[in-house]
Amino acid sequence: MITIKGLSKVFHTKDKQVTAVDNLDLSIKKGEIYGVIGYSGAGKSTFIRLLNRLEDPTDGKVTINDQELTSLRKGKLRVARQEIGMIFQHFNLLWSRTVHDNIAFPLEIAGTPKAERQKRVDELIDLVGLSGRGNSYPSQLSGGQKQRVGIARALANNPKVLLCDEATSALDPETTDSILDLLVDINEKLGLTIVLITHEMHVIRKICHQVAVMEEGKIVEQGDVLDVFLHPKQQVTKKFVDQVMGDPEKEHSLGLIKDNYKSGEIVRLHFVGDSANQALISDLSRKFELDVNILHGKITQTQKGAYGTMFVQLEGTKEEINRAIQYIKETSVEVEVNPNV
Ligand SMILES: Nc1ncnc2c1ncn2[C@@H]1O[C@H](COP(=O)(O)OP(=O)(O)OP(=O)(O)O)[C@@H](O)[C@H]1O
Repeated sequence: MITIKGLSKVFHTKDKQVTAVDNLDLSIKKGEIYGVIGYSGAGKSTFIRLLNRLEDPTDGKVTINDQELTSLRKGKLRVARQEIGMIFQHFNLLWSRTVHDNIAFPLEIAGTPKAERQKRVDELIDLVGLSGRGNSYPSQLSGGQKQRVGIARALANNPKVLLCDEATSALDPETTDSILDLLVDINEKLGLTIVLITHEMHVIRKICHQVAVMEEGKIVEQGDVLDVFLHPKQQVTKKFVDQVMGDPEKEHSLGLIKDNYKSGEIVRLHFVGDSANQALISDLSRKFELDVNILHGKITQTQKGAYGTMFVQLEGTKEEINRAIQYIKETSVEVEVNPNV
């Protein structure tokens, strides 16, 4: 769906040059929600602006739906851009136009006849949950509602791809979640491919299928969100994963576990996105002559299922504990006996 090859952008300023995007190769499948995460200055904004040529690359190719965007001239580029919607951190709405007229704007530019425009705008207002607010002005809306207008406007011409530039960074956590839910909803309803950039791992965890981690213009790690959560390789990725999970090994209280729970066996369980195993703890206490005590842990939900770590104490005879550990090993939950905490 989207193929990016050798994509680079070098900015020349008076006294230096900055390589904001450095030789990126990436491929994004149709219908995927693809997140790019990185700290400030990593090159995320430049990257996403290169995808619809708001920025022209210094080198490399971007192909969307078999069309090489990077080779198109003005007229054809304008048509191709109708296939790519974009939403922004600060919404970029027209303040003198109503909600209705903001959403109608790209349809006017595309030359859509008035009656059709009217119908499409009404559909979009419903889709984004703004029924009854068509005549309001942006200044009369909350941040979340403004972003809903931004989303409706971006969808007006039925794009195949939606680019989201830090779309929830200006919103409070609750509103962020409602906008993320809306993005998942339109991804599923319309089969829309979504590419988003963010500095918040929460956004990646909640809605993305794939993630790429960007640092100094390069993608330093990428893959399935669960895999990256489970086995982060780069230091920068570990820091992002810690944003949502905390780092149990570093948490002070865990040093006390071994001191406080001396009997039985302490095991660390790592849940990796298979909902079938969510009942593991009750399974263990039902199937084996054991007491299973939960000591510490955090399980969170991603688009691909539950993910997280839990420390439990198994109390019973040695044989029974060993049988239980063998049982866990046959599930997809990873188990570590007597972990170093
Ligand atoms: N128009 C420009 N002219 C010169 N340098 C630029 C320009 N745009 C971006 N840069 C530089 O390119 C690098 C990457 O910037 P970019 O905005 O893409 O990063 P980012 O990851 O989106 O960070 P932020 O979230 O802070 O915007 C930075 O060093 C930035 O100063």
